Amino acid sequence: MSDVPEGWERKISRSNNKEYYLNIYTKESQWDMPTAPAKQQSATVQASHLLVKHKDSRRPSSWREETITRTKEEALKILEGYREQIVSGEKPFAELASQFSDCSSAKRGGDLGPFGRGQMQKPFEDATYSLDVGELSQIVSTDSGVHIILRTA
Ligand SMILES: Cn1nc(-c2ccccc2)cc1C(=O)N[C@H](Cc1nc2ccccc2[nH]1)C(=O)O
Repeated sequence: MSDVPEGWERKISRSNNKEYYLNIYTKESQWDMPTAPAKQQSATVQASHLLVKHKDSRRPSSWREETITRTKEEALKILEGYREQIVSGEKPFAELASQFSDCSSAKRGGDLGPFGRGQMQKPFEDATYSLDVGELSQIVSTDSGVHIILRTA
């Protein structure tokens, strides 16, 4: 049986008994036989966020509030309060995000799913890629408003 390139493991899928290949570094899997050594860094990251919009946001409206009039300064104060509640362990991230985030991802506790470079606004992307998995960002500002980001993968 032909060997697999460095960093890959051949597995058998329990659902259809077919061979698949697992990247032992990133735990990502694929059906196709790899033709190169496994990448040691995943191309995508996953994160949840809590967004507080303000009157100068690109779209000053959300599922929570039809017309958002708070100033950026007020949004920052509000978000600092949420961040303190999370850091102190008083409230879980997902609870505050689902209740208060002005992003439609609030419905999933703020989870945005996996994304790669070039998909999100640059300040958000750079902040997420610089976090370790499980780390909570400082406040990040984008055209959408002000965010705190929890990297989850
Ligand atoms: C990028 N994105 N993903 C979702 C999403 C993901 C999963 C489930 C539901 C919605 C919503 C959005 C989105 O752009 N939402 C915007 C707000 C917003 N602006 C962002 C900028 C960067 C990252 C996330 C952001 N979310 C909105 O609702 O006005």
